[in-house]
Amino acid sequence: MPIRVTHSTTMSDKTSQEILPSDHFLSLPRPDPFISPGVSLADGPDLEGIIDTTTLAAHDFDVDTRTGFMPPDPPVRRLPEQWEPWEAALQKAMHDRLQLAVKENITDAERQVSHRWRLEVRELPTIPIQDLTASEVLLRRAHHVLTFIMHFYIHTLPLTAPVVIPASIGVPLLKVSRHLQLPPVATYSDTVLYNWELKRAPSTREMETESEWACALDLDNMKSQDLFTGTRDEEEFFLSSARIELRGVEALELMRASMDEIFVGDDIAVRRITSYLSHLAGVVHALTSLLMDVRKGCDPDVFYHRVRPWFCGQDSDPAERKWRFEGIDEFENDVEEPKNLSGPSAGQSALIHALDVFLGLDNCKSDTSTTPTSGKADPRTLLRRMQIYMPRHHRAFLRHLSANPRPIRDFVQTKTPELVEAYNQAVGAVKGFRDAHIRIVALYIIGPASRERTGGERHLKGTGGTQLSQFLKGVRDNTADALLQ
Ligand code: HEM
Repeated sequence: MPIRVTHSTTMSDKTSQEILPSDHFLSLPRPDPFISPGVSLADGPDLEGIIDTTTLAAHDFDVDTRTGFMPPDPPVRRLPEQWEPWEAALQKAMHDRLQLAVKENITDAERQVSHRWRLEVRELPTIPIQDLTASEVLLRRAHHVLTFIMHFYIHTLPLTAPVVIPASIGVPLLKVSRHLQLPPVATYSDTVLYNWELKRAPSTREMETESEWACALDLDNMKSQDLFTGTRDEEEFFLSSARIELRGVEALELMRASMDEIFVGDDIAVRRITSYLSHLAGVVHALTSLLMDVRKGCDPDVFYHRVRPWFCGQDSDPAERKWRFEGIDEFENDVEEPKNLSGPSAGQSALIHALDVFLGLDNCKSDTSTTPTSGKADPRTLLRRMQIYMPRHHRAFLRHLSANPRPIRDFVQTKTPELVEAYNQAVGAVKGFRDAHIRIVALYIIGPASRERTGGERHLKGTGGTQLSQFLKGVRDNTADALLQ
């Protein structure tokens, strides 16, 4: 059956101006990255020579006081009519339950269904994106839809086939990504931050209050918009991160309040910061519990065999293939071959990076002079690379936090033993989170991988292409080293 173009009556009927108020910073004029070619993401989030008014005006860095790095309103559910063929292709992939090429015992019938879907994707028109570029939220939806289609496309291809992303989706994806300053691959923002909707709509009374949707956005009132497998396991995997993001809002508030008090710096401020840091430790413990709760709805074997392979990026491609974007040579301004093509990972969560930066845990510095001489990759550099995959306002937030002229770690060391103790509680809590995370990774990846392994040892890679255990333990050990004597 061909991909049917149907008209959705939800968000697609709205213009970008109707989705966000015209004075919202995301509705402000944005730079056209195609006017300033040759700027790579690795250089930093800002495009040289162009003023990104959305970033300048975003004094809140797109960090909401109620929902943190999650948007306070549900993300756009469907693109307007013009881009409906992309939405229809994604719906069809999900509806037809396309199967992974690496699935054990995949049948010929399943291969045929994917083959036909891929043919249809190749035949899609290359739809211009110009009319999307006035709206950040539509661009986000476009990135989500196109990267989901791309991952469906690549991971249903036979392992012997080269990975050539058809121009019909690859060309618009490269353009959309360039506008958002994101790599053209699925990110944590595509799978978690901008991939949810409310299970229960807000009541009339809730809608009357200032916070509108945000008040209906509690930890259990979310479901994912789009899934690769349609399983509860995949949804719970995404939602466990979303819940951590929402619960983490209190941590962001405590960080902000502490930084305000450092500015004052008197005895009352020291007492307040002591209390905020103890409180922060409690919030991080709560995040750890939410992390461990992933076990309630996500089965490790289902995750490892059925869900995770959809996330693989070029650096964890099962057949180690290079991903080629058809049509890349035809861009008017030179567009570099994308280099950053790692799959989505909660390592791209700005919340956890913010904790590191605030506490001065040294995990996000990319000082090459401190790279170990053992030849192993420095975990700090790897963690820092993950920031390339974050929405650019969140990257700017982390940069702003790092540039704080009064770092808390320096402040604490000049004050009372109680303050040092509270700081150590907070650092200890983050180390506890990482210990728990290592246990989760052992349960969800290392265990299932060792059960399937028939041949000799091989180094396990993260979806982000990292050498798994070495990387995670390195980050955890850096955290432990930050405890003050
Ligand atoms: C079943 C659940 C999870 C699994 C299997 C898992 C797996 C992984 C893997 C494999 C990595 C290595 C980096 C890479 O992707 O290459 C990683 C890193 C990371 N993950 Fe997770 N993760 C899970 C849940 C979470 C959640 C819910 C969070 C928090 C929102 C989180 C936060 C992080 C962070 C911050 C890193 C970077 C390393 C660090 O800072 O310690 N993970 N994760």
